[in-house]
Amino acid sequence: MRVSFTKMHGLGNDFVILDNRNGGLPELTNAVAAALANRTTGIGCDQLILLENDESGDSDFRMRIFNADGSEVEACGNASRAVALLHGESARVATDGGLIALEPAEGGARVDMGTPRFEWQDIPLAYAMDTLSMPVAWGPLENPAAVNVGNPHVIFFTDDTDVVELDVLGPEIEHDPLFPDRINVNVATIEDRTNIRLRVWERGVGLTRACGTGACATAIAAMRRGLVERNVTVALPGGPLQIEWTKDNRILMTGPATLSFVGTFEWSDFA
Ligand SMILES: N[C@H](CCC[C@H](N)C(=O)O)C(=O)O
Repeated sequence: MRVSFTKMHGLGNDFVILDNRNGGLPELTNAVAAALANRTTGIGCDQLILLENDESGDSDFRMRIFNADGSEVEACGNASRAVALLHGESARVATDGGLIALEPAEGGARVDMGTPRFEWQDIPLAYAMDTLSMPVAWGPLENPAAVNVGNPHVIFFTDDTDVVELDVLGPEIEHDPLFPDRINVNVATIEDRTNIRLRVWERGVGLTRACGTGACATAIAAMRRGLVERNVTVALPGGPLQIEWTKDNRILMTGPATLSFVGTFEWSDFA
């Protein structure tokens, strides 16, 4: 079966998007997702995004998210903006991490990513801990915070994120038994009260040019520690995102999304 896809990115975090809202596609297994995401033998992307009808009627459609390793996860901020641009109008979208609201904007989108969660069981962690100041360390990275913004994040604050060996420490922390569902690893530098610099080792992918949920989780953790205002710019290697934690406890993320190209592939080549 010949299948169409749309290649998009948000600040260099890239996606292959399959639109199955009219049905007809074969089942997308974890293995097929990983094969399509493979940059050597597949189409190549950080995440594979599958759009489906939401039979429950609670949303306009469902967005499913598969990391490059094939794992299906709950949220993807950059892909949410890409889907908003692709869809072309406001929409309520169901994800495994909860309901999000997309609003296309000039050259990108604003997404209401929902409400953050802070209880150790909601991250989740393997045992009870203060998630605002965790008494743990991996090499030079210590005393992180943890936030769930649909998906799980651990956030370290350091004087210079650019010198941290995240390619070495990232996988060690991602797979630590403290994190039963694994974890996205964020290393941030507070520049001033409205600017954060961030690099991310993504669960199921590795180092990416940008991580939207990482920017959300990091901004919220910095706000909880009183380090920044409730509306900040988060500068990732691929570019900036604007993150606001509203007074009614919603996380608003605003930033660019880019359509790269549209293509087709033969499903049986990957299944
Ligand atoms: N790696 C993440 C999913 C994608 C998040 C990122 N690409 C974003 O823009 O939020 C996880 O396993 O939870």
